[in-house]
Amino acid sequence: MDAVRPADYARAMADQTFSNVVDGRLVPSASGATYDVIDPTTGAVYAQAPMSGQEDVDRAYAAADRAFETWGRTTPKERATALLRLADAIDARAEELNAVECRDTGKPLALTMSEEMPYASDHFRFFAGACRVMEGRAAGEYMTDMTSFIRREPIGVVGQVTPWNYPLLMMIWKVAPAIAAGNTVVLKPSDTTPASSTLLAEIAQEFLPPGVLNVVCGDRDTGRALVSHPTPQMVAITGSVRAGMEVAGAAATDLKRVHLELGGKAPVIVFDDADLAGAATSIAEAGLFNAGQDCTAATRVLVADGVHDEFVAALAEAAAALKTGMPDDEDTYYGPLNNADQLARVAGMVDRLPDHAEVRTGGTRVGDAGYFYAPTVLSGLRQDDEQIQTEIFGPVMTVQTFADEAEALRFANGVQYGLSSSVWTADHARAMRMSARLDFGVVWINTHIPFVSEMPHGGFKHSGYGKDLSMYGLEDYTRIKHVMSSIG
Ligand SMILES: NCCCC=O
Repeated sequence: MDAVRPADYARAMADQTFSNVVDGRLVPSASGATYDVIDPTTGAVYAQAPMSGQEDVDRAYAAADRAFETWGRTTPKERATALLRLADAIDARAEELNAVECRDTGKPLALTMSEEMPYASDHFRFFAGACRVMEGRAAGEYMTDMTSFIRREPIGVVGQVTPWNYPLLMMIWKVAPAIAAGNTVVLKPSDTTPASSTLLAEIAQEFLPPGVLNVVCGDRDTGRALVSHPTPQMVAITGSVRAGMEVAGAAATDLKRVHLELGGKAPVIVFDDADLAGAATSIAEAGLFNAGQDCTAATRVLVADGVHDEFVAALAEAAAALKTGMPDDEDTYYGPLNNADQLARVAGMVDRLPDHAEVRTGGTRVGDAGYFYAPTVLSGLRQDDEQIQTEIFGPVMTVQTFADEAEALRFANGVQYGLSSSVWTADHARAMRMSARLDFGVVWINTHIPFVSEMPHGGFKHSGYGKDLSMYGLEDYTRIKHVMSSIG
């Protein structure tokens, strides 16, 4: 089969240097310091990014603060117009954005183009429309001779930190509602994946006034400077539970609003009346998409004990059929893990498998260059095992058994996370019973992993609080003010 190698991907293969985007300009870090960006398909350095320090963060927040003076007073129509034009530019440059994203992450070009890129412009279009129809409760006379009404206002300057698993989409999940609501933003992308974030910010400058969207690259210290800075009224992060707790702790010292989308450990509950063959295929795809580096990945399968053996065999077969490989190979379903530490983490989880558990397929690194790991299915694990309790964030699915609905719920809910879940059954009433009792912010029925702009994404428990996407996500970036007027 011929390899797919669009011209944009070839161009993105060249060594390059990324820039911060501050106050409408592409700039290096104030100190001139840079760091190496690694190609996860080879482990070799392929680019340089600015290593931003306190001065860069100060400058970015100063720009955002200035910009808020005018952006915060624009009409929804004006903001919508800018975001719709940005969405059109994203569509026009989708091949380029896709190539840059795949170069930076090792994602497969074809699948990323079909499964991720369409959402990039759609999210902006959704929030462009949504900001024009935000709601408050009714205005009225709640006291004689007084009229009360609600103003929904932007919060101000917002600091945002985004992860490496979906660098472009997670940036858009954060910046689109924030900017649509009239806020201004300083965002730090993950240090391992700055490419698409800096490119999107660069593209956006044509449509947004200077300072509305600023991006500063850097490491954890840059992130700490960003979230502990006195200027932002709100900080939002998609990342690990550890990072979320650190951000919440830093924000608590001056009572910033916090928005956290953190880890997950999605239970995937398969009852004996489900379409087992279809479920095995769909669950393998939802568990291995993006190398399982997805906080909603179908990673923790719970299957009715009567159909366990049949289902595990089908799942292992379906998983083994999904190939890991290079971005431009048409057979590739998922690429490498993001970095060497993540490869070590995933491999460690499998290497430490307890004696009562079993590797049904995979369990090995693939090749000796880059960070590729085989599609892996583990069975025989118990509820308190590390592999069940801790997010793996790799191409690894575990399978446990359950006796009845009550035990399925106890296992499903018996983790620190509460982001997403799914139920696979032909029994509608059972699916409804399970949906009501699953302690997760998303419940899918006979599917797993799709998302849409109109519906909220966000978790409970240690998966964080606040919603991305949807009108709820937009409202999270607003504040409510009561105005009361004497009319007597
Ligand atoms: N499926 C989208 C998940 C976002 C965070 O990982």
